[in-house]
Amino acid sequence: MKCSKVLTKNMSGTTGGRRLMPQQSTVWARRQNAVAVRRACKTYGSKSNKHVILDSLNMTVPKGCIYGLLGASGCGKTTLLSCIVGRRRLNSGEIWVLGGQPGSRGSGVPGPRVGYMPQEIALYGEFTIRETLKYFGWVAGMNTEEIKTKMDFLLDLLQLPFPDRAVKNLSGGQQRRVSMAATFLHDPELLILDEPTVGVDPVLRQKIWDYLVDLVSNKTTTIIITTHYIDETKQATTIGLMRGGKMLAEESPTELLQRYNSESLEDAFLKLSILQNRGKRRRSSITSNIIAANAAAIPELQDVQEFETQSEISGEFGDNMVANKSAIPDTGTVVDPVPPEDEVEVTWRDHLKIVTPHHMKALIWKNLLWMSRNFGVMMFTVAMPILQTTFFCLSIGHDPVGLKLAVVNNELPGVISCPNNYNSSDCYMSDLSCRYLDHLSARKHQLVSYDNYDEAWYAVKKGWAWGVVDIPSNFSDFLIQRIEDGRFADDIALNGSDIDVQLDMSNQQIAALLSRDFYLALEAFSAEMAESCNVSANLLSLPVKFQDPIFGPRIPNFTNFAAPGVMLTIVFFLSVALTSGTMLVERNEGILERCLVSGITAFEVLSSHVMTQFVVMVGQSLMVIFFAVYVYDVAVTGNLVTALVLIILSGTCGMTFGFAVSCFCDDERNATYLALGSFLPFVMLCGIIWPVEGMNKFLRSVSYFLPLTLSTESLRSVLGRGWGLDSHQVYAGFISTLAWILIYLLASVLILKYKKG
Ligand SMILES: Nc1ncnc2c1ncn2[C@@H]1O[C@H](COP(=O)(O)OP(=O)(O)OP(=O)(O)O)[C@@H](O)[C@H]1O
Repeated sequence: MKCSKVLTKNMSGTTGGRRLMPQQSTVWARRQNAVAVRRACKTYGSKSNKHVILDSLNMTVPKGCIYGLLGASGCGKTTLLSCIVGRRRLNSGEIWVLGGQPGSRGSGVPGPRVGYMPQEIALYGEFTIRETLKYFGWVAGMNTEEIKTKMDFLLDLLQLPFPDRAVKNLSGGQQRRVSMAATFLHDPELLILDEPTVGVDPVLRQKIWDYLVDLVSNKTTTIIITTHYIDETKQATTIGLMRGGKMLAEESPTELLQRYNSESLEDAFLKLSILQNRGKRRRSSITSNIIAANAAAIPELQDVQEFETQSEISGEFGDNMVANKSAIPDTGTVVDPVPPEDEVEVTWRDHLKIVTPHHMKALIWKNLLWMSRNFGVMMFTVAMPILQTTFFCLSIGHDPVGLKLAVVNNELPGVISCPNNYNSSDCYMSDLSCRYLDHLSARKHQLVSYDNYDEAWYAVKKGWAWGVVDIPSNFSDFLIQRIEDGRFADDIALNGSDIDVQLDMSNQQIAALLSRDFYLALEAFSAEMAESCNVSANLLSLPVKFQDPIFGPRIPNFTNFAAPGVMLTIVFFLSVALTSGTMLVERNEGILERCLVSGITAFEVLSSHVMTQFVVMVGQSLMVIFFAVYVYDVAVTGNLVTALVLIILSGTCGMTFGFAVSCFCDDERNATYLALGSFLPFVMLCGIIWPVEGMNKFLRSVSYFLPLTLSTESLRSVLGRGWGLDSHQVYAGFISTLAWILIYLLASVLILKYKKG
């Protein structure tokens, strides 16, 4: 289904290449109204499956009136209101609010000139009534004293309970009234109330309506109200009847009843609906039919027919309504003209002003209060970095110990260690197999004796041991012969002095560790023999000498390799979880929308979260580094402050990533999928658990463009090599992290600003 084809003018004033210039008088008329909607078209869904919600809808809300917007559930009232407050964008058509188009400097939206009460409660459940009103008052620029005075009045008017009660402990109706109080608090020029009286008892409902009537009596306030209680709109100045994406009628309640010869508003609505169902798409035609049907009975309706015909010709139903002015009782009050939009002066100071101090004060106070009220979140915040660092340091990277080796000692059957009276400093020339085995078991492996090779092999095959160690029967003799004969040693001596090792290589880490330990045991055995027999150690060692390492310990461990990346990942993803969670609570409960309508900018919301969560994240970074370095002995050769700054930057990057995720995703489930879904790719592709040098060539190039790759390398260089900011490996990590922070922040602001339905 498509929006009805009408000659529409887009924002630039062109129609299919033809430029239409709206008449000066028409534009002027629109600006004099509190709200004017012209040929509004709004669809949801994809191109192939369009769901038309607003279908060339016109609406005119004159200043100083109560406009009751009526229509069946799902007819698009909320959609229309959110387009009016600038939270959704029309597919085509125009909206003018308080003299300008929503979002432009000349309009009242977003800003304190508008008070918006959304259909959802849109309040922080953890806050008390007092705190809630204080927050919305500060957002609107009121001082605490003004808030207190107005709060006392509203508590009484709306019959709210003790103001120190938490919002979440109030009934649904009470919560709705707190939401209403927050909207009334700063006396906005335009009040937009989406079903404010749901769940409110009839006596209080009447009291609220009396207050609304009182508010508009001086003509400075305009109210748009949607309700399902048609009866209560009798007190509205104008009623707009919406159906099928169109405005069927916009009249005063008494005129509606008279004009459509009805006893109740329901009846009038029913008649209009029946006619609309017959396929009469133009409002004027519908009305003409009603009039024709009733003309005989009600002669006055002839005038209406005339009026409708005029509307048809002009196509500007709303503006004619104002010209007609029949719907608005003339109280004699002169309405101040709103300055035309293009006359609003924008100075260079306006461009520089990126945050408003009272907005920031309210937002930061609210964030801190929210965090202090959410004990679970605080515990999560404090405990998670400690737990995760502990789990990592205690479980990852340490050498496996107690690995079983099936030993077949043919030289000394059944012997896997030297006897107690064996003195390793004596120059023995026999029973050397036990000497080597002692060095092997010193590497914390468990040697198990087997009688023959077949049994030992079977044990490995069954997974009872990691490898077979097969020592030939005359091992010592042949070994001595091999050393003494040197290059003249024959094959019998050479083969007879070889210890055969057959490993289960299915586990790369264990196989590599055992291979290393066989070599280290041999090195230690040779050195000991050389020393005890007073020969040069070089004679018995390989002609490749590993001197003291330039960086790192002689025997590096995986913990030290992985720790930098893991520390960054912990802080990064905890920040992602915290920020995306907080932002989604705000978004999903409509609180963010409400704040944005009240004039708070997306940038201010994000900045306030950056400021408050930054404090938490610095604490987390300190804890991670303290536990890793001081409790679990992760090796540090470089400057800890440089390391800390890099970890904090990564946390900030995680925060901004969290913002982007929460802005991009519409619900918590998608955000969780995205955040969790990005965790493993980051860990795998950013060189955290394996060097990027071993990666697929293409992925390796991709990896350098990910937020944790260069920072991990950088932190590794700081901690493991002691390099400083003058090294390009180190500063590259800082630059890349800063760049990602900017990218995510920009993406979040843009999504928040432009992602409207
Ligand atoms: N984001 C969205 N995506 C797709 N469809 C939507 C979206 N928001 C609303 N709709 C649909 O648009 C239609 C109008 O919804 P809307 O909330 O504006 O109605 P309403 O008149 O305010 O209803 P109610 O009186 O029950 O609040 C409904 O069919 C709804 O399902």
